[in-house]
Amino acid sequence: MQLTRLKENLTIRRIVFIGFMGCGKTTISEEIQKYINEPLYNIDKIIQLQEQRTISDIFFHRGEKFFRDTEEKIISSLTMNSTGIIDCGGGAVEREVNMRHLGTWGEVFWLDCPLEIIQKRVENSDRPLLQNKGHKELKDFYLRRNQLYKKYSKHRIDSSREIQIIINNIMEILSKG
Ligand SMILES: Nc1ncnc2c1ncn2[C@@H]1O[C@H](COP(=O)(O)OP(=O)(O)OP(=O)(O)O)[C@@H](O)[C@H]1O
Ligand SMILES: O=C(O)C1=C[C@@H](O)[C@@H](O)[C@H](O)C1
Ligand SMILES: [Mg+2]
Repeated sequence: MQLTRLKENLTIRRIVFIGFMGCGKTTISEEIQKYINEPLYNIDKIIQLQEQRTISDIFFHRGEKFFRDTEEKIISSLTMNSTGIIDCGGGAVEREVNMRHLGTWGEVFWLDCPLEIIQKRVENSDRPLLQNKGHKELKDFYLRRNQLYKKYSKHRIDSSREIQIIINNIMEILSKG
């Protein structure tokens, strides 16, 4: 597929990525941005910049509710912008209001990846919600989240594949509209 040619013919220019931690949202958002040349908003990065703390620190010092309130405010204000790519935190789906804003604003893509692959990808990370969870608890959490990602997305993309294959798949959808 000729990706450079697709660039000029895109019909979708408001893109939202959701999915479980480590499914590849940031990696894929950054790659897609190279092709479509729209602003990229990484909600986790915006929160960390705004609070001048890492996500782990925010969870530890201010608690999850504070994090979710901040996340909600940022999503609400970003979805007033005209076009762009929004790389959500894995938990954006926890609040229905977020998904109402995001779903009305843009095209929501769920990057779906098996837990076993995700675990390998995020082995050495400090994502707070992945700490201290036993295997069953993590699996239940993953399955519960997947129901939400499914409910709120328009497109399910298998993100266990090679990055370039995923990009081709998404670009094809973006060009068809
Ligand atoms: N398709 C892929 N194939 C192989 N490795 C990948 C792929 N996509 C992402 N990765 C790797 O997996 C790790 C997690 O990816 P990434 O940070 O993009 O996930 P994320 O969904 O943004 O996670 P979070 O929700 O925690 O922000 C990174 O080390 C990244 O390089
Ligand atoms: O899945 C989640 O709830 C989270 C995912 C990360 O992207 C961060 O937004 C934070 O660690 C919470
Ligand atoms: Mg990310």
